[in-house]
Amino acid sequence: MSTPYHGVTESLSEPILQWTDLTYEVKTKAGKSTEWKTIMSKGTGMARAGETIAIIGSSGAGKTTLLNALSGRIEGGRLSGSILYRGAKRHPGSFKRTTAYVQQDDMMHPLLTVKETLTYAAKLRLSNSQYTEKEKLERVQTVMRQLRLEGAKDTPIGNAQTRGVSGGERKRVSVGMELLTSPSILFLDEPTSGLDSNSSELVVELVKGISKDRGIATMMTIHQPSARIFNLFDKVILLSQGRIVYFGPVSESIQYFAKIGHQCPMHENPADYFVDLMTLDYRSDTTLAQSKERVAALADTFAEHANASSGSFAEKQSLARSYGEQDNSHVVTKNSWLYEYATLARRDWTNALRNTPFAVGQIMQAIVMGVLIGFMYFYLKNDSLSVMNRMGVLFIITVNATFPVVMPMLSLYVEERDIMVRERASAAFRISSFYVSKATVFLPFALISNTILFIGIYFIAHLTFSASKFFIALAIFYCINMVSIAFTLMVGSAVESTEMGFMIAPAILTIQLLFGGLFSNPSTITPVLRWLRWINPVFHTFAALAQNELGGLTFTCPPETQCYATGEQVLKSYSLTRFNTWQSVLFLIMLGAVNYAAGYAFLRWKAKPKYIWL
Ligand SMILES: Nc1ncnc2c1ncn2[C@@H]1O[C@H](COP(=O)(O)OP(=O)(O)OP(=O)(O)O)[C@@H](O)[C@H]1O
Repeated sequence: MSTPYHGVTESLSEPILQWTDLTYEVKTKAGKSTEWKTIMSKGTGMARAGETIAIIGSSGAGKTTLLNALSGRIEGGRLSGSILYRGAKRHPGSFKRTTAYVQQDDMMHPLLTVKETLTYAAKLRLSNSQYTEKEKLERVQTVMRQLRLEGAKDTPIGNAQTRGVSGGERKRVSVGMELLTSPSILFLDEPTSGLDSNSSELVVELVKGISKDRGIATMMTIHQPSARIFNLFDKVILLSQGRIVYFGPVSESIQYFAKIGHQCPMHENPADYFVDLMTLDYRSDTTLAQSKERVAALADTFAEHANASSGSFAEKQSLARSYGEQDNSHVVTKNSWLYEYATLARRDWTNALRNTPFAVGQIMQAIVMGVLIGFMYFYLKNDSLSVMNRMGVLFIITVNATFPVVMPMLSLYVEERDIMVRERASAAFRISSFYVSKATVFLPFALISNTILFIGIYFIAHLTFSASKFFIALAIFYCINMVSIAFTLMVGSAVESTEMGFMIAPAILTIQLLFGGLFSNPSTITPVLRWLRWINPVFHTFAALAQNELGGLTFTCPPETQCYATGEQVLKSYSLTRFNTWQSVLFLIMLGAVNYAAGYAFLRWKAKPKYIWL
């Protein structure tokens, strides 16, 4: 049985998504005034279960805009018209959970293998109330089989630095991650971009097969597909200048264009022919005017044609409602916070341990710096000459828990944050579980390497050999490490990119060092800036370490010279007695907590969808 729609015949499978008069405008600057520019105009259409629809047009035609509007990913501007999901208005939460979107650039963890990537995705996205662990793994196997990934299952995803799977396999993993759940609609943004024709064809062919088998409505944007790929699609939306020039079965497209006076030559790829027809010709004013006229005529003709052959859209809507479910509340139960956290932490550990340059680099740096600094201050004596060296070594210990901790972790964090924001788009897990997992995986890494460094310096330089002083110093040192991790998470959550983080973090850390208590005496700093020490972790660490080390020490003074006789005198002259050791430790804990909390708030803000919904 078939029904006419937009002048074409089609089978009556379940309508999943319908859109009417979809118009999108953005504000643009024209001289001094701003005006609204129409990016997409009165787009109308419908996607049914099991069909694969291609959105084709030349660059700037509005393909991504249409895909984003339909998938609920439009940011900024003005979106009007109506979109119905299973015959009813969309509910952002359930729409997100029951549909899937494959981005153009595949952002995945480069060091995980194909199987691990899919397994973690299955664990995080599939609800424990609906699937056992065994069933989740079976789903991964099925998806790997359907997407022909079994041969590459143990290959890492890879990136520019690490060799990994091929471009086509990578794209299929991205698709696979989305197909682990049972989406009713699959959106793909340029899934074939950057792939050779064979890989492109395989991606489209597999996606089409799975969509048909599972009854998924699939929509993808695609740039000038080959004739073979073009013929794989069930339907095509041809877009030009934000207007629909044709929407209907691929099999009827040539006939339709021939009927309106544009016969596709025998051996030409129809997709190329249509795109050429729809592309504006900028070679001269005359060619531009002519091509604009042609495109407007094509769009007007199709609008008339669609109206004449399919009746009012209200009819289609009521038809769709009779097939679709009335309510949109496909409730997907979230997994417990602890389960999410444990899964993410395991994934983070695997990633961190496989990141050899990072893991080995941290340990090697700790050993080299520990020995080097230790010998620089080798075997401090209790004479007055050792005072300057003692202050120096304590400050360097402090510095080693700032830059060397923050900088390598910052780039790792920003990279993973961006992957997380993507994963969150399909409501895969909570932000808090991601954040706590990062904090708890980064901290031991910093502590293990910095403990090596600390022990090296402490014993080679011969700081006070007393168990209580050693362990108090270590505890203070752990506190500044904790603050540095929190600072990394805060900056990493707030900045747009790693580059921006690499500008902001060193600037703040340098200020902290300048006001850290060694380079200038806190009591002589202008009152306008003196308050900075209250919120300066470097100052509190240095002051606490100095009080712990120097408290109770006495120095031998050569006869007839003036020098410090006791550690207390040193602390006083350096103005490091404003807070006692425990007050400084308390400040460090508070600063760590504030940084953690601010980082979490920034991350929530960053991951918060700013999309316009219809
Ligand atoms: N927020 C915006 N502000 C200004 N112009 C915009 C905005 N969003 C989209 N556009 C413009 O709208 C047009 C359509 O953009 P869109 O990204 O949808 O095109 P596309 O067909 O996907 O192109 P491509 O194939 O090159 O990615 C382009 O000319 C683009 O520059």
